[in-house]
Amino acid sequence: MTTGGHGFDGVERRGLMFVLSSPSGAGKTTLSRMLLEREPGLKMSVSATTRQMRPGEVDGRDYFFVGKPRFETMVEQGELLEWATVFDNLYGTPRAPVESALSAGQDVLFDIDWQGTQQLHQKASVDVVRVFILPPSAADLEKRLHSRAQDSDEVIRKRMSRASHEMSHWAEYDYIVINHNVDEAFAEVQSILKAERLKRERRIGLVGFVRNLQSQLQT
Ligand SMILES: Nc1nc2c(ncn2[C@@H]2O[C@H](COP(=O)(O)OP(=O)(O)O)[C@@H](O)[C@H]2O)c(=O)[nH]1
Ligand SMILES: Nc1ncnc2c1ncn2[C@@H]1O[C@H](COP(=O)(O)OP(=O)(O)O)[C@@H](O)[C@H]1O
Repeated sequence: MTTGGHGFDGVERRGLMFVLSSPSGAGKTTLSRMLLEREPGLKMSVSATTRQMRPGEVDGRDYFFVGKPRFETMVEQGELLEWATVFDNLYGTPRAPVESALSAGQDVLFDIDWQGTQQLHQKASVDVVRVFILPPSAADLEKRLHSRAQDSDEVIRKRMSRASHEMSHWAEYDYIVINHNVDEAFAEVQSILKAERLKRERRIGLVGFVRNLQSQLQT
């Protein structure tokens, strides 16, 4: 699915699809924002959703907030790379921005659930890096959902009761990060991204780079 871009060291490599999943409230959004601020060359995939906008959210930045008929048209027209139903709402990844970012040599960050992660992995397994974020405890998870103060008590109860189901998919991920302390969790997520960017299989320019080095050594 991806074509090459140039890595920070000038060696061409394939773009990667960096997925963060977690039960609601474990810290995906916080960690995603930190990554985007500090990691050049990483672009957020903005999903479409039929859920209500929360206070502070911006249409087109946090999500594309659409009605159900528009979402269904996107599905029918093949405009979504993956989509799923989560908490009674529809969520999906618009295909075009992801494809154009990858072909411009950028990496793409996804905040999607386990269903979407499975679909992406089926389509582009070698380019997908899957990271699952766990909360340190159920009490912390509940505290964080309340501290965010953006959902009603009923919505929070629903999210807590879904957490165990979502967590049951942890073993489908390549990396597991426990978000005790946000700075430490961020450092771990950033290390994963940095290491994955260096993977030999993605660095399609290495053959030419090494050949060139060898020819310099032989003269
Ligand atoms: N499959 C899929 N899941 C998504 C997408 N966008 C968001 N989600 C997931 O939907 C769930 C609910 O997201 P949201 O309503 O923003 O609440 P949050 O859990 O507090 O971030 C989270 O698990 C997200 O990762 C998408 O495009 N596709
Ligand atoms: N390590 C942490 N310690 C304490 N609070 C945190 C930590 N990580 C995130 N939070 C807070 O928890 C709440 C939920 O985090 P958020 O990133 O919105 O989760 P998610 O996107 O997974 O639903 C937010 O108010 C956030 O500031």
